[in-house]
Amino acid sequence: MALLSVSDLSISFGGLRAVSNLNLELNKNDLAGLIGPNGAGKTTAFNMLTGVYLPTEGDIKLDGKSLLGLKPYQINHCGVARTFQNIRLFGDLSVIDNLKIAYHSHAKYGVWGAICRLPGFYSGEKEMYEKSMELLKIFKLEHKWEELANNLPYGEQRRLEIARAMATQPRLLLLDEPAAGMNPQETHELMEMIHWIRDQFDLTILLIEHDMSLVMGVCEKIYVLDYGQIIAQGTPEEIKNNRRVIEAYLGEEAS
Ligand SMILES: Nc1ncnc2c1ncn2[C@@H]1O[C@H](COP(=O)(O)OP(=O)(O)OP(=O)(O)O)[C@@H](O)[C@H]1O
Repeated sequence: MALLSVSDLSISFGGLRAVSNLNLELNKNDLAGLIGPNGAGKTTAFNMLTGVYLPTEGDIKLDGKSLLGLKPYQINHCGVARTFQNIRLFGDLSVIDNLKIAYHSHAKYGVWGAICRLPGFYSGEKEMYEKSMELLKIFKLEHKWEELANNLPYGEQRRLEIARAMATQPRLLLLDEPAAGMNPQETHELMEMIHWIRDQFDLTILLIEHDMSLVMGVCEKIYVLDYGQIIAQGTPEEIKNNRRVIEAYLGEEAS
């Protein structure tokens, strides 16, 4: 069974059909891309997958269970985490606190455990600290653990956002333009990290990206959206050579 199964998903804003009959299937451990021109409906699709928007039609199933009508935090608890096109960190908190907040949302001790400082609170906090530091190491941010998130350079803020999404222990990770604003060196390092976390954490990843070197370098399967509709899907090689994709998005120089 597919991990994520999206069938005939559509949404309209007034007269605009932003996403129309989107069908998409991801198996466990897939590393897939969602690409297309500006305004094609990519972020809107992510917003439906994460419960920010309620689709007008269609269904979204994770492991066979419909996510329709669930709130974003409930979808996160089902194992779906995301990052945003415009970075949304807690800028006035330290790097490590940004991660601990994400771990807290899954903490085993409750409010009373924290207030009364029950034994589970201390072991839980220690575990969160250790897991946060492990993630920071993976994303090459461990030396910045005390720094305010706002003070990090842009590329590091993007990596921290992915680390924070990982702290909610997802099965499906949605990355919205993870390389935006990064230089080629940072983009290359990010590509390696994405591959590594997919393998290491047994993840399924769907990413939106305009940087074709990243998409073609890291994704094994690509979906192309144009005016809200899937116009092609396939391997990077198939997508690069697809006439419709070249005309709508990639341009002649990509072929
Ligand atoms: N809340 C909303 N209300 C009205 N229109 C919206 C809303 N959200 C998105 N849209 C419209 O839906 C269309 C798809 O937008 P979306 O942001 O999903 O595109 P995108 O493919 O992610 O573009 P980009 O690559 O520029 O991020 C656009 O025409 C956008 O203006």
